[in-house]
Amino acid sequence: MASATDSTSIQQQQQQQLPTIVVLISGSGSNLQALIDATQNTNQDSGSPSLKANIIGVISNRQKAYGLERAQKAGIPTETVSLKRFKDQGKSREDFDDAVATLITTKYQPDLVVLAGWMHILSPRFLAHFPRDNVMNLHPALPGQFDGAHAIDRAFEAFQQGTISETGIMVHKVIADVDRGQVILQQPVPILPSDTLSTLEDRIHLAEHDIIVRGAQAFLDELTGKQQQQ
Ligand SMILES: Nc1nc2c(c(=O)[nH]1)N[C@@H](CN(C=O)c1ccc(C(=O)N[C@@H](CCC(=O)O)C(=O)O)cc1)CN2
Ligand SMILES: NCC(=O)N[C@@H]1O[C@H](COP(=O)([O-])[O-])[C@@H](O)[C@H]1O
Repeated sequence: MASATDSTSIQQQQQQQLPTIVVLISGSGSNLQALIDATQNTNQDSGSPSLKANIIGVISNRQKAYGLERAQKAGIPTETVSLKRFKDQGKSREDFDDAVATLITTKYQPDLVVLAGWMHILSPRFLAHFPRDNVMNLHPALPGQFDGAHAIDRAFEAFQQGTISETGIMVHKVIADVDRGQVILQQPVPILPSDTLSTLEDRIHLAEHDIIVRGAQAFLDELTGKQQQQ
């Protein structure tokens, strides 16, 4: 019968064989939490999607991002790289992007980079570090609808003006053209006449916590060639 030590080493070996993810955040990290929970969700019957991967690092551009606490509680190494500090040193946004990308590719070398509320537009100098195009972003709008920041506010305003009847969310590959990369998964999210901005935000965030996990798994399967094996 396998001893506790044997089962631990088997578990460690299994963890070491899993694809790896680095997550970039700027704020609360509720989507990071969804990813963390999904990597620990071994019970297929729980209804929530599981993620067969290891989150090996979390990088924030803001020291006070609560997502850093979430990562630390999960035992995941964290880093903070402040754009303000770069600018205070007379450096450019591209220098900042270069530093973030170099940190990811030298210290972590992940299979996948996930932007989960990363609130900076990444320059081509960042993307040049990722020739495998293995960077994914979560965006709280449908393709081509409300690219960029504050998408939920803009969708709610458009609904109130009668120009849209619903909104949605997507995960997509990251290219220089903001929120215009190939869509990995997308999902409509209804807007109700009784909605306030807050109730719409809650509905969107709930849907995001599912799509970010399914999108990361789908993208990893594509990147690791798993789909071809099935
Ligand atoms: N090159 C790319 N960079 C980023 C992408 C992308 O698809 N291509 N996705 C965004 C995420 N994002 C929307 O999904 C987004 C985030 C932030 C902004 C933005 O205008 N940021 C401002 C600063 C805003 C702030 O600090 O509050 C800025 O960068 O000046 C646009 C889109 C991530 N990056
Ligand atoms: N344009 C990018 C953008 O708006 N991203 C949005 O930031 C939030 C992060 O929440 P979280 O910190 O709780 O995961 C999410 O709603 C995500 O869609």
